[in-house]
Amino acid sequence: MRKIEHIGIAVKSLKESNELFEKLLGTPAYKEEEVASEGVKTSFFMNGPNKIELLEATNPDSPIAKFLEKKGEGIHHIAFDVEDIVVEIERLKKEGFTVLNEMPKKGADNKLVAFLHPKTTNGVLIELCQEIK
Ligand SMILES: CC[C@@H](C(=O)O)C(=O)SCCNC(=O)CCNC(=O)[C@H](O)C(C)(C)COP(=O)(O)OP(=O)(O)OC[C@H]1O[C@@H](n2cnc3c(N)ncnc32)[C@H](O)[C@@H]1OP(=O)(O)O
Ligand SMILES: [Co+2]
Repeated sequence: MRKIEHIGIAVKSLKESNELFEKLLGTPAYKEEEVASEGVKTSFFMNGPNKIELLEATNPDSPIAKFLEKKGEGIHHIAFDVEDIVVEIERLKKEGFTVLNEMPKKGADNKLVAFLHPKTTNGVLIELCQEIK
């Protein structure tokens, strides 16, 4: 785990939250991207060296739709940058964490991603991200 890659925030409306975060941070989203496999539309903001990902659900089965229903808007996950996601998945499995997808999948912003179940990480959904080179 090299650094926090981004913080994911579940929002009801990407349009409204883009406006809010643009006002908050004083800079617009640098990118919007839909990831159909996750049922999300995302936008990304930089704040100094830090990245924020806003996520809106695109269908009722999306993890974001379920999260909004249960918990409402707010921090949904913390993503960590890793050099080799396959090595990191194996290391974390040996440490006893539950990896939700052992096969890394294509995420947003040019990343391969994998998730750890929040039940094994003190109630916080953890994402691993490896940049696709
Ligand atoms: C855009 C792509 C990518 C990127 O490049 O950055 C993303 O960020 S995609 C983000 C969206 N995708 C995911 O979240 C994928 C991983 N998540 C999952 O597989 C599921 O959401 C889950 C974590 C396995 C939960 O799914 P499920 O069991 O079907 O949902 P429930 O609603 O029944 O929840 C069970 C249990 O887990 C708690 N929960 C759910 N989500 C979170 C969360 N984000 N943080 C903390 N806890 C969470 C939920 O509250 C339930 O708890 P109990 O009620 O106590 O049982
Ligand atoms: Co994410």
